[in-house]
Amino acid sequence: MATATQSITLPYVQEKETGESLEWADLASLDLSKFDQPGGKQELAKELTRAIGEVGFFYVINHGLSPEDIDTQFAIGASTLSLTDEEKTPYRAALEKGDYNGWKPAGTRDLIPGVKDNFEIYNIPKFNGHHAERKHPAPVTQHLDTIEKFSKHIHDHIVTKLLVIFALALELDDENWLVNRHRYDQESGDHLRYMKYYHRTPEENEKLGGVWLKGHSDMGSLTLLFRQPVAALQVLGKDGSWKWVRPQPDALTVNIADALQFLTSQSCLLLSVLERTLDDELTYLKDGFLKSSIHRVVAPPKDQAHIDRLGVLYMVRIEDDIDLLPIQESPVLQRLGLIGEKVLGDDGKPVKAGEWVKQRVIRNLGANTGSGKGDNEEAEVEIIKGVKTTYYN
Ligand SMILES: O=C(O)CCC(=O)C(=O)O
Ligand SMILES: [Fe+2]
Repeated sequence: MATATQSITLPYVQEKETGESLEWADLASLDLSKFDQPGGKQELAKELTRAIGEVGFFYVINHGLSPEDIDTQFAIGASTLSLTDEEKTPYRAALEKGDYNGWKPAGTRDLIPGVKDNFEIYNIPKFNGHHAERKHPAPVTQHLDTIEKFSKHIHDHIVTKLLVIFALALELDDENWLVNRHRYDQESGDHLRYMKYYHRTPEENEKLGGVWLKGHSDMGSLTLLFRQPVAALQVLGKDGSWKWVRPQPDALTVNIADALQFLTSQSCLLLSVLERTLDDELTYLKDGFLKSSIHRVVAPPKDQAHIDRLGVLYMVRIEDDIDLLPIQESPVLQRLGLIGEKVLGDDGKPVKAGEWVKQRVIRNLGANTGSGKGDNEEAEVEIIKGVKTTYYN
């Protein structure tokens, strides 16, 4: 049994991939080794533009993190989450106040009446000096330097490049437009996440229709998923069908999240996502140039059904103080007619990135809203100032 003084076990042994043939999503791969070559980032921007026309998920290869770097994070995550609930309780996240850093226990939410969620999380905020006082359980404290190095590599060498590629895809004169709004030393909800889904009984899976985390969009700018051999993640395609996201051992899986959609769409998230499944190219474009991808987590295939599924993720968030309004300077958005109307809340003011994240944490991760329904039965939830978010079956 784990104890508070336990360290980590290396090498970390990853689960075996599924042998079942599933309907996998066909996703583009961006090769970051091209970034510094002449014309490389422009080429990547073209590839990204093609990729996002399909679905808001893509792979990133040659990201500069070795399999050992990533496995070390899995090992720290495994040790942290296998501490007893009693040991983790002092680090519980203040979800009810909209703070997502620290520990989210499993079972904080009803999925349907009588069946609770089965995932727990440990979130570690970015190392920008604002969170230096935060206490962590032993496996995190003992490896904090390694975690800091990992987090900073992600920001400096992966996120920064991706944000330049996005700015070029938006044809912005200033290729650092997005980088300058995602500064590491500023306040934003960027964090590294260890996440574990406990396997469920066939009876529970049947009650839930196999859905462990209902179709949703993420709150920030981008979500990075590290090596995940256990199939369970699915993405909603333009045609309204769910496809499995194939775990790639050497690639990061990246998805676009709410803030980038707010910055590149005319209509607010609710209006836009309702149209999401219409097979109409124009509607799809109006929906936003960058679409916050809709994805869900379902019970893994039979040969992986017994596994407690551990994940390592990095959530990229725009600075808290940024207004979530379409980027006026983008020629692409101008051509697509996506900058005309500003999305304002009920009070006539734009929604700020930090408020959006905070209210989504309170409403989506704190206690259930009190409608008496479980998360799997909610179709939409108002987040802030009349702006809502939608959930998908
Ligand atoms: O576990 C996964 O693969 C995805 C998790 C997810 O969608 C989330 O935490 O928002
Ligand atoms: Fe998600």
